[in-house]
Amino acid sequence: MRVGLTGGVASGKSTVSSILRELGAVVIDADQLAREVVARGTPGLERVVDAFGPEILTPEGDMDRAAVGAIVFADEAKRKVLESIVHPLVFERIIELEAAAGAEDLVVHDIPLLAESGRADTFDAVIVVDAPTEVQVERMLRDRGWTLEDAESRIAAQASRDDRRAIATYVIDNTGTLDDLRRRVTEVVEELRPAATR
Ligand SMILES: CC(C)(COP(=O)(O)OP(=O)(O)OC[C@H]1O[C@@H](n2cnc3c(N)ncnc32)[C@H](O)[C@@H]1O)[C@@H](O)C(=O)NCCC(=O)NCCS
Ligand SMILES: Nc1ncnc2c1ncn2[C@@H]1O[C@H](COP(=O)(O)OP(=O)(O)OP(=O)(O)O)[C@@H](O)[C@H]1O
Repeated sequence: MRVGLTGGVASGKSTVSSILRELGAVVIDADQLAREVVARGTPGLERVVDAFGPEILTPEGDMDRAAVGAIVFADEAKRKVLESIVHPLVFERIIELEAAAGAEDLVVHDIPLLAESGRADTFDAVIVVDAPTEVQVERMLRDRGWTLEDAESRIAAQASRDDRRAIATYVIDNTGTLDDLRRRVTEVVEELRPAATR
C-alpha cells in the first residue's frame, strides 16, 4: 500500500515519519532526497550553480542551504527555477526506491509539496499533518532559529491549510503533545494495515 504524507512546514511531518518507521512502515522522504540530489559533486548541484552562480556554494563545495533559501523564498520565479532542477531528480529517485520496496510493505511517501503537486490521487491514502499557522511559526522560531520573516515566507510559498486538508484521507492534528501525536499515528496505522493486507 502506498500512502502520501504531507503537511505544512514545521507541522510535524518528520516526527510523524519517525513514528511510522518505528511502526514498521518504509518511509521515502522527499526532503532528504532533495538534499541527496544536490550533494557536493553531483550533476544536480552543478545545474544549481549554473542557474544561481558559484556564490551559493560554501568554501567546502556544498550548497549553502541558508543562502539558497533566502533567495528562493523571497522570489517565486527563482523558486520555480530551483524546483525545475530538483523535483525531476527527486522523482527519479522515488521511482527507484519504490521499486525496491516489498509488495506487502506499508510505503509512506513524505512529500512536503504533495498538495501543490496535483499527484495526491496517485496514492491509496493521504495523511495530512495539520497544525494552525501560529503553531508552525512558533516551532520554526523555537527549534530552527529562523526569523519571523523566514517562517512567514516559507508558509507563503506553500498551499493553504484548507488545500492540504482537501486531499486528506486522514488528518492528524498536531497541536497536542508528542504522546497525543504518537497515539493518533498508531490509530491511523491500525486503520491502514487491514486495508494493506486485503
Ligand atoms: C531552498 C532549500 C535549499 C532550503 O533548504 P533548508 O535546509 O533550509 O530547508 P529543507 O530543505 O530542510 O526544507 C524544509 C521545509 O521547507 C519547505 N520547503 C522546501 N522547499 C520548498 C519549496 N520549493 N516550496 C515550498 N516550501 C518548501 C518544506 O516544508 C520543507 O519541509 C531547500 O528547501 C530546497 O532545495 N528546496 C527545493 C526543493 C524542494 O522543493 N523541496 C521540497 C520537497 S521535494
Ligand atoms: N506535538 C509536538 N509538540 C511539540 N513539538 C513538536 C511536536 N511535533 C513536532 N514538534 C517539533 O516541531 C518541530 C517541527 O517538527 P518536524 O521537524 O517534525 O516538522 P516537519 O513538518 O517535518 O518540518 P519541515 O517541513 O521543515 O520538514 C521539530 O523541532 C519537532 O521536534
